[in-house]
Amino acid sequence: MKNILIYGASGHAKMIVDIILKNNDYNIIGYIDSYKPVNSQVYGHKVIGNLDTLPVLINKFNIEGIVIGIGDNDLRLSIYRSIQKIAPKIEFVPIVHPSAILAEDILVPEGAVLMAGTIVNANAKLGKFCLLNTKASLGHDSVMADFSSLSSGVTIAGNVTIGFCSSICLSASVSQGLTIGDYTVIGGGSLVLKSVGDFKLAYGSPIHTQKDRTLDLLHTA
Ligand SMILES: CC(=O)SCCNC(=O)CCNC(=O)[C@H](O)C(C)(C)COP(=O)(O)OP(=O)(O)OC[C@H]1O[C@@H](n2cnc3c(N)ncnc32)[C@H](O)[C@@H]1OP(=O)(O)O
Repeated sequence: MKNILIYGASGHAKMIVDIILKNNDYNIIGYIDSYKPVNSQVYGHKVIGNLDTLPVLINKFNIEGIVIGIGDNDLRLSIYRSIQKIAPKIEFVPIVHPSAILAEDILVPEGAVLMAGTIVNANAKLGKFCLLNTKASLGHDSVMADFSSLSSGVTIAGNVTIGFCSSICLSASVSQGLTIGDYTVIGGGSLVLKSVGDFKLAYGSPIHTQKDRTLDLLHTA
């Protein structure tokens, strides 16, 4: 079994630990985190370092893989870029809850995380490091670009495209054939009946408010 680290030690990381324990496919050596001090105990595992100590930890514990346990898309992207610079050979392992339902042709790319009860229908495409949170569903022929996310309870119909680093928040629904642009956030509970462009924050049922978004705005996934 490969030795792995989890970047981040928050609630999202706990869900990832739970999936790994259920699948029994990786040996979790510990967390690395920028906020929690070394030796903090989180959900049965310890924080053992941070990005600065990553090279030492990789050698010491024969680390082969890492999971970025961060729900926020922009932050997950930024952490990915940092890790790649520090450890270009490390594998970003995908994580799939055993209750996820995937059509036969679905490929789960590096860094993707599929939480409990997610559904990915026929001919859908998952981007690298995309996140499908609890009970989110992605319709047939739909595409999630790299680093995009569906929060818990989101429903995406068929033939929808979700752009790079975009986030569809809690329980929103997106109707068939639409495009959600890059770096866009669709607010929780929204019903999306028209396509939404790049760098937007849009919400309402149906969508009635659209604002421009800048990259320094943080959002949750
Ligand atoms: C396992 C997990 O925990 S997964 C994490 C799940 N969490 C999420 O998905 C995040 C859910 N939150 C949202 O979706 C929010 O709508 C966000 C983050 C996209 C937008 O939030 P903000 O930009 O911070 O909006 P803010 O809170 O400043 O609200 C501004 C106004 O817009 C309204 N508003 C904000 N979001 C929405 C929405 N989704 N629907 C309707 N109205 C909204 C607010 O009520 C507020 O109105 P007011 O000025 O009359 O009081």
